[in-house]
Amino acid sequence: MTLVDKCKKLCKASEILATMDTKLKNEALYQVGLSLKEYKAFILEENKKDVEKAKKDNMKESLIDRLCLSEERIDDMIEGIHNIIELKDPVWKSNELWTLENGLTLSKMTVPLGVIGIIYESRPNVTVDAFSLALKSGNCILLRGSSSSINSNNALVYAIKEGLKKSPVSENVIEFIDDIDRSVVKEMLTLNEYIDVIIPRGGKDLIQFVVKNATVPTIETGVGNCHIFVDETADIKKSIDIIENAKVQRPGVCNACETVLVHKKIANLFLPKLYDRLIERVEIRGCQETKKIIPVNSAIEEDWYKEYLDYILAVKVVENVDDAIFHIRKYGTKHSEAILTESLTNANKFLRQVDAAAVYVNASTRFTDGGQFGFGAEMGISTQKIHARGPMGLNELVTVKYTIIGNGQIRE
Ligand SMILES: NC(=O)C1=CN([C@@H]2O[C@H](COP(=O)(O)OP(=O)(O)OC[C@H]3O[C@@H](n4cnc5c(N)ncnc54)[C@H](OP(=O)(O)O)[C@@H]3O)[C@@H](O)[C@H]2O)C=CC1
Ligand SMILES: N[C@@H](CCC(=O)OP(=O)(O)O)C(=O)O
Repeated sequence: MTLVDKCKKLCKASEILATMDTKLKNEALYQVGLSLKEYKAFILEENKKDVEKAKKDNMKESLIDRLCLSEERIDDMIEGIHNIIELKDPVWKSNELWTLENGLTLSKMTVPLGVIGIIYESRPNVTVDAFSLALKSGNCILLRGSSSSINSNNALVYAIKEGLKKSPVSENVIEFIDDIDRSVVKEMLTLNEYIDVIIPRGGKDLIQFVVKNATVPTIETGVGNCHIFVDETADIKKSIDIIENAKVQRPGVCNACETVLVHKKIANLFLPKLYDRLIERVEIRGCQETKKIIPVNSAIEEDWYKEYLDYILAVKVVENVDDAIFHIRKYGTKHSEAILTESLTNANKFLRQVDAAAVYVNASTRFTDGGQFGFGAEMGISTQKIHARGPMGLNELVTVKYTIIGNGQIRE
């Protein structure tokens, strides 16, 4: 089937899905959950093929981890679906209703976007997350996952469609691009007649390619060069635990910490402890001041810009909170930033002055995630400054429609 044929099917299905009852959409999600359970062994088998190929192609360990599925990870996807079932339907809601002097009653209602296209990284859970969020928000979805997860995604889409066949929702609400040639991505970007919004979820090259070539409106996700600033009043034990989590728990993801900034007044006490905790697992690259305190490799200017997605951490000693904010402004990607402090004044300053989608006080940047925020899953993490910023859940997948009820009014 051609891409345009797939899109035509989605458009047709979206006319029905857009106004479907919540109960029916939830029933469909439930059936998809059951189907994923039923096809678990098949999905794992197909995933194994992708992982073996990735190993042969020398994919980085942290990225293989992102691609790998396990029984537990499939259970997590199913749990995500159940969480989405429990969430409020975002469609046909209004917080704004008003009446004009001429008697016209206006309301701003939420409606689905229509057909959403998503291009995403080698992370098979996105297939299920994106589909589930789209369905609950009344949207059809066109999926283009990475070529390196083609077998996993094909299997997941098969299981989703089998689930839909047993439900009140058409299996045509989801289509998958199984052609791994990147030229199809380019074609997708100009199908304005069929696709309402495209979400590119991935690295800088993908985003630039999409922004340059798309005529369909897009919501960009973004790279995460995330920082943690250890203030002079930081609780040392808490700080070491947080940094370890933000760096090591899953280093291949966009919300992992890449640079730690340390207040000069706490550096002598703090850095040796950080070193002891991380050095067996993490390569530390430090500024000149850091190197006077702990025996690490040198960080060069380039390091401050790097999103390593690996067991590497850059460390810099800074003058104070203002200096930390200055550094983040210069090198950050406006994704997730954290301050570790016991000072309310500095916490407030950081929260107000750091320009990012998610700004934390005394917590790990790893929480920037739709599931963790209570959205069930996420469509991606927007680093744009449009209505959708940060993890995109159900409420970010609707637009609005004004309804105007009159009784014969005409404009003079
Ligand atoms: N903010 C967020 O929500 C997220 C951010 N990210 C960021 O993404 C990066 C990691 O993703 P990465 O593994 O590099 O994924 P990529 O950006 O390499 O790939 C993502 C998808 O885009 C496709 N693609 C990439 N470049 C092009 C291009 N020039 N033309 C057409 N298609 C293209 C890929 O296809 P194929 O693989 O088949 O070539 C894949 O399907 C990190 O920087 C991370 O921070 C990742 C996920 C979420
Ligand atoms: N929100 C996700 C991370 C976002 C994401 O998918 O990023 P990436 O692993 O870079 O593809 C999580 O916390 O696992």
